[in-house]
Amino acid sequence: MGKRIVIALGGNALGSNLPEQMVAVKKTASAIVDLIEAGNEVVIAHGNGPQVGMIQNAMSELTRSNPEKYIPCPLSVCVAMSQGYIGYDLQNALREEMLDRGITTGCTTILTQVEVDAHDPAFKNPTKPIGAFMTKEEADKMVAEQGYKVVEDAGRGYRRVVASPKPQSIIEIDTIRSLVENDYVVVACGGGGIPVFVTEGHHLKGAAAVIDKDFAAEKLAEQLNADCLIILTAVEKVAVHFGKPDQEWLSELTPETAQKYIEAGEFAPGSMLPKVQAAVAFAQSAPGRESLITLLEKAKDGINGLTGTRIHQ
Ligand SMILES: Nc1ncnc2c1ncn2[C@@H]1O[C@H](COP(=O)(O)OP(=O)(O)O)[C@@H](O)[C@H]1O
Ligand SMILES: NC(=O)OP(=O)(O)O
Repeated sequence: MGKRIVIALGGNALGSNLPEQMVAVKKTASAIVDLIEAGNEVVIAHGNGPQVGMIQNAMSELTRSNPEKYIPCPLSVCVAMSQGYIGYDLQNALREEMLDRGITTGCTTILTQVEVDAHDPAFKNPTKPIGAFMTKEEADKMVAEQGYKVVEDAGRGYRRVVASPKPQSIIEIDTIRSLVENDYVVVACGGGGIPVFVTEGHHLKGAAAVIDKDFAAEKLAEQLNADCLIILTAVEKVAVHFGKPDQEWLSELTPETAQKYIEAGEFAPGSMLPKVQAAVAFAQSAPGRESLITLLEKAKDGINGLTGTRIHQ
């Protein structure tokens, strides 16, 4: 029997610029449609780090070059734009791949807002890297000219960091659920969702943040009562002693063992740590639920128990 699966797509599923994305989504669609063809219900969340940084950069360049004509674009609006154009490419790639295989199921992207807490400590400690990698000189210039916070990212260069509060609730969850229950393939919570504060009355106010898509996908999987959360990234399995001579790939993890490894610092913050944390949270959220972390190309093998790291009670 098919499962209800929420997928969190990592950076390699989308590439880091527009032409790369056009190519990457074809491979991504093929891996996802394998799961749909096997009879599973699939909901797709995705990242947006490179894309939201690019949009924000372009928007602030406009304002800087012509302050009389353009006003600054809030980060929440940049997240909305990234959801729109990534969703556009993804839903079209999925539609084409499904039709090529004779699957006529509709596919749509839901512009999704996600509630965040104004008191989340993340607002005082930005940690989420966005945009392209920079040299030290480019980073220094960004800090001097725009006052952004920039960090060195694991020897790969410098990146701007922004606040990344935890997702509290998904505003459009009923609409998403209704589409899923009616067998549509849905792209939702793109870029972790557009972060919003729920204010008095019915007003939602955009927040200057980028939510981690692994945490948003976990929330989505819980709220949709999914059977499985699949986090697709650039490694086939999670490792302990990652990158060291005694590295060991893990096929199975219980939440308790994962917690021990988390406390021992086995998973890098900002990359594997949120994935393992999200996977553990979902596996613990109700009996019978399990998470899987694997390579995009191995999604089908992973769901069939042949590879990846399975996290379950
Ligand atoms: N313990 C670990 N096991 C496996 N991969 C790890 C570990 N720690 C860090 N990583 C790195 O984390 C990366 C995944 O994080 P990231 O690139 O941020 O994901 P994505 O963009 O796909 O969401 C892997 O490709 C790997 O290089
Ligand atoms: N929003 C988000 O988590 O994006 P990345 O996966 O690109 O970091």
